[in-house]
Amino acid sequence: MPAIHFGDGSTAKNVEQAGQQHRRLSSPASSKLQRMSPASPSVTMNGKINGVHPNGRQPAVNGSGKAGLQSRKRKHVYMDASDDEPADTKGHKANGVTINVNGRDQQFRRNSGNLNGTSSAGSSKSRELQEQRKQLPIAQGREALIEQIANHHVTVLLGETGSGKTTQVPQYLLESGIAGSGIIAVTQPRRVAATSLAARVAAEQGTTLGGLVGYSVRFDEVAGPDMRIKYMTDGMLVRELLSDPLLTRYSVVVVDEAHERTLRTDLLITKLKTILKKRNGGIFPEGKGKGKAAATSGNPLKVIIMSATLDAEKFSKFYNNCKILYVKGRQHSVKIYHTAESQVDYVDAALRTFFQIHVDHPPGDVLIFLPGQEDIESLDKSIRLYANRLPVDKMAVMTCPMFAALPPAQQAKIFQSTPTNTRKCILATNIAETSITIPGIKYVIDTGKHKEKLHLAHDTGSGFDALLTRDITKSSAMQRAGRAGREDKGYCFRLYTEEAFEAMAVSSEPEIRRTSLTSAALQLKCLDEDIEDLDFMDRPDVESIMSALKSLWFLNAIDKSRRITDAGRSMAAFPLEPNLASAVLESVKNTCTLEVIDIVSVLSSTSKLFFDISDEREAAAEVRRKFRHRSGDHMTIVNALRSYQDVAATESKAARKEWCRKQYLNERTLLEAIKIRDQLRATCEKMGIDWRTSAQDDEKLVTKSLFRGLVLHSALLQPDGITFKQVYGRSVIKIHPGSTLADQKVPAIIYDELVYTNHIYARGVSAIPKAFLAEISIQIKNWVA
Ligand SMILES: Nc1ncnc2c1ncn2[C@@H]1O[C@H](COP(=O)(O)OP(=O)(O)OP(=O)(O)O)[C@@H](O)[C@H]1O
Repeated sequence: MPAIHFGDGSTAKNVEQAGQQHRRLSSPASSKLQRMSPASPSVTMNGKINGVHPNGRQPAVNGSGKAGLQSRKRKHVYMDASDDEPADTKGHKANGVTINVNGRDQQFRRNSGNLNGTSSAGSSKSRELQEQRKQLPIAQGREALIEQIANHHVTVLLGETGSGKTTQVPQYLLESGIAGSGIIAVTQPRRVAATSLAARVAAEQGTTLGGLVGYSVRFDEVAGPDMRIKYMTDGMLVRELLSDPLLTRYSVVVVDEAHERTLRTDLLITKLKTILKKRNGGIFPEGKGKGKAAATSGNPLKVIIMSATLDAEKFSKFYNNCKILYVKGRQHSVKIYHTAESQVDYVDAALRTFFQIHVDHPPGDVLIFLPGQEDIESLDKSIRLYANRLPVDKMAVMTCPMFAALPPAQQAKIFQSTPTNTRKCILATNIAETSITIPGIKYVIDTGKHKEKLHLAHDTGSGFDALLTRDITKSSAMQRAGRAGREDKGYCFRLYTEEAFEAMAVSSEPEIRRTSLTSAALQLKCLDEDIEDLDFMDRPDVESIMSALKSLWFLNAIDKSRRITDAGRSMAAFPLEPNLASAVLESVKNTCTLEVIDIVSVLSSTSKLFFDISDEREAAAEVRRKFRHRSGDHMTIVNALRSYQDVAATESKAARKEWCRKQYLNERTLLEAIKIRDQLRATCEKMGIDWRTSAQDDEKLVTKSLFRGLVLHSALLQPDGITFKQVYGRSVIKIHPGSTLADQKVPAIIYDELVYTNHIYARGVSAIPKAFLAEISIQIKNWVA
């Protein structure tokens, strides 16, 4: 197993274990793991190893008076705020961290006051947490930060990873009284960040989770009447707009990790601008309001936009040139290494780098970033295989996969403490990239890849979202490195060259410009807003907007004048994509809600129900024959789910697991689907819908209901008897070989999704009578673009 070389191949003197005897290890493949050459890191300043700011810019810190981010390319320095200072802050020593406020340097005093606020700092654990809070770089600027936020409606806060933004700012707001009696919402793009941060901040406040501090994510909420700080996904806050369009419960909204520019973040920052104008009595933007005071002006709102890797000026401009605060410094340094050569096989490179760390480096857990579940599972297998063959005197290895499809309880395992004499290795997608602190992580291995959702609109006519493996951005690379060095010094090994890093895009294109807008357009319609008229930071394409409106029209969610219909409002009430919500509503008419909710729950889960391993496709098909339904994959899902429930009713957990394995069924999906189903049934009950109606043996009722939602995903058999032509769209498609209808000749189909391999395949397919299609042809004619 050849070693991976980092940097210029110089000796290990650059790393902590200089001089340490490096060992060789026999691998199962009888190749050798050689000493890693953690060579000269990419950029060195005063012995501190640093990256380049993802914007290629750096906050002004030297009192030059230059406003905000400087446009010329300079090194951005991770500084250990407690000791060395980077070159460009020399001679500018502050009694604490220097924070630049729109180019005007401001010296922040080290806070001498009480950081405890409302917490009960009695126990030693609590005292320890308070001590940790005081050591964070941001603590040194607490008073000035509070002053700035108190005096402005909107603040953009840029601070390095680990400086303390996400955990501390909400507490400062609470402790200083800025938040008044309202709730402080802190949005996160990902649920794992929202839940883990809430737990940490509750501990820092000395309260139990759900008391003063709570969280809200899709299908899960821990909140009580005393809650004042609420960590939540951006999607949940967007959803709250439907019932409370001015977000009156909240006195402060903190939009964290705004650089990710998820669709929901963009919707939120756009809506917040309108809300500010209404709630702040027309005094937003400062001094320019016409005094159109809103009835709610007694309940003003503050907005804080935060990130470590943000184009702060762009956000400031969007909010009428609001203030930008820069928090400088991080508590612990991170040394960054790039490979000397580019790596063709990033999974293999990650494997070798992991063992180089394991063999040569001091204790400390490892976090490996990979693009997706498949790579994670394959690397997990290899690491465990090799780890089992380590000499007995070596530390054991414990692997911990981490991706969105894992149930929350399994994701939470990454936060559990590592057993003694063991090195934990977390294999994660970018869900672990921002915001979170995973205790024990000392080393990060970054493959430089991620999966990105793209809306492929033109190739297929109707368009669909595809997940593609792509290079990450500089911003992501910085965030990944920032997961190390949170409790102590850290190291980041990038499996790409420094040139490759330099060539990366600064940040990814906002999601609003690359994904389907149907769901967003519907939510906006519910708020009486038109997606085409909104003042977005980056406007979506006209074609994407038209495609979204067209979809809503076909779902009967909007009328000819593009106004929302009653059906559209009902669709928005479900935590589902509009097409699936539409199928549920149709099932009410067709009296088969029980089955349709089962199907929709499985389709809304984060991973697939049926394993599709190409080598074992035939064996899987054979075993699954018993679930097979003549109408296709959707009713097959119902059969599989019901069989699982029969087994679950009588068998032990282990037996259930084994049963799923033998049927090639993903138990994770089943468990998640059952949770989603409970939520959907509860939503039905709230809306007065009887979800117990069943199709019995009349599966046509089910396909008819699904057709209503999948109307744009319908296709007609071609004369060749094999291919299908999209009814709405231009593509010619085939049924996926994994489908129960793969070898069937049916006149027309509906499908869940399209996948590209050597052909365009429809996956999740059911047969429909041709007669269903007559209905849409009239609708197509009536669509006025
Ligand atoms: N769960 C935790 N366990 C241990 N330490 C923690 C935990 N959460 C936060 N910390 C400590 O608090 C520091 C600041 O965390 P915080 O999330 O507030 O930083 P941040 O500036 O928001 O970083 P990022 O930009 O990466 O989100 C961490 O570097 C770590 O030292």
